[in-house]
Amino acid sequence: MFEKSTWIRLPRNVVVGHGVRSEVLDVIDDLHLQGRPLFVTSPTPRAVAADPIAADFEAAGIEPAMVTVEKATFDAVERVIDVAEDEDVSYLVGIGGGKAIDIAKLASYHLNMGFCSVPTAASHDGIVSNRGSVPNGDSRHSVAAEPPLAVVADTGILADAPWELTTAGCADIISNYTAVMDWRLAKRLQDVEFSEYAAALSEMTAEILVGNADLIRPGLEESAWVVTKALMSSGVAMSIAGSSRPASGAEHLFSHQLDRLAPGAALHGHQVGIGSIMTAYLHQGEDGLWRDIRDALASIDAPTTAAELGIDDETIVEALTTCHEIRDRYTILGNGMNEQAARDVAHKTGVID
Ligand SMILES: NC(=O)c1ccc[n+]([C@@H]2O[C@H](COP(=O)([O-])OP(=O)(O)OC[C@H]3O[C@@H](n4cnc5c(N)ncnc54)[C@H](O)[C@@H]3O)[C@@H](O)[C@H]2O)c1
Ligand SMILES: O=P(O)(O)OC[C@@H](O)CO
Ligand SMILES: [Zn+2]
Repeated sequence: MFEKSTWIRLPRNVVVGHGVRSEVLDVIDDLHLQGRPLFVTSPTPRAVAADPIAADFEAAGIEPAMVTVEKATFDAVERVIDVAEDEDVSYLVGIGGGKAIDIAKLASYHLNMGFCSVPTAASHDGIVSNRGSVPNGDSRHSVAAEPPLAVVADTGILADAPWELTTAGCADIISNYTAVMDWRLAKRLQDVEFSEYAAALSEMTAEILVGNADLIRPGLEESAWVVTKALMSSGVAMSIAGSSRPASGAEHLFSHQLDRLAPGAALHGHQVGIGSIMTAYLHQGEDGLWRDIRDALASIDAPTTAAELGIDDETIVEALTTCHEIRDRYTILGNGMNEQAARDVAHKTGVID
């Protein structure tokens, strides 16, 4: 008897374009969300987006509660939950980069409240996903979280954000190539749950982004449009899969370990991009896709070396040799690399000297 079933939770409204920041209230109305919202933001996104959106709400007679978070921690999630309970809010709006959105998503999941996503940077593919990522003891990876009911992505705001945030988003998408290689490998060797649709969508998203690389230039608002669509598509792949597998393999393990060894040194997307160069080499060797990944990253100004990342060579080697331990996810790293093998792959791909 066929007993399989699945839930795929996707946003109902996706609004992308110039100036759509002023449409957040319309989107909330369209969703029939009522009562007082809680805005979860961080300092710069508060100034560029959360305060002006709050002013629109106030003009309509709704006074949003507001929490400004500095770091993605479980303490921050707890604080948001406390404020939501104290201020008697009905739904949450995450306004900012990946960290503010993740905190809002995780708090909404706990509170069992609706959540909307208002990205201020095209820096990560968590804008739409049903995942939230906060460090937890020795582990560091995403967990199930509330997917957004709606996404409002103002390309004017995204294009005005520092350029490296956009190149980080591109690198998070380019890393889908190796994430899917790892997923297919895990399917073959460990019979893990696998979705052809999610894998194909994830790979196609990376293909389209790389194919449009010449539209991705600083100061060009169309870049924000191209990258944001790719970030959403990648998030949908995660929601279809019900896990981050289509967008997170060994390159993400490497990045999560860098977050622990060199906190705050580089952006998530830039770290996973470098990881992807090396894990593509591990999958396919000298003549494989690693050069294409490196060249695609270079073409959109994303780092391709440890020096460009601002992380020293020894930390790169340490992250490579230890990152398989931080999550129970089968990848090309298997039971881990020894130091010489890690040094070799980092050196042969030009990541370290
Ligand atoms: N949940 C998921 O599926 C998922 C997917 C990918 C990444 N992530 C997580 O997202 C995080 C990475 O996201 P990130 O790179 O956006 O980090 P981040 O949220 O720390 O943002 C980086 C910096 O950009 C600033 N910023 C944001 N918008 C700005 C703007 N318009 N102008 C100026 N500065 C602005 C932020 O304040 C912050 O200082 C990581 O924690 C990663 O694990 C989650
Ligand atoms: O599950 P993780 O490894 O946190 O990955 C989520 C996201 O960063 C994928 O781009
Ligand atoms: Zn990522």
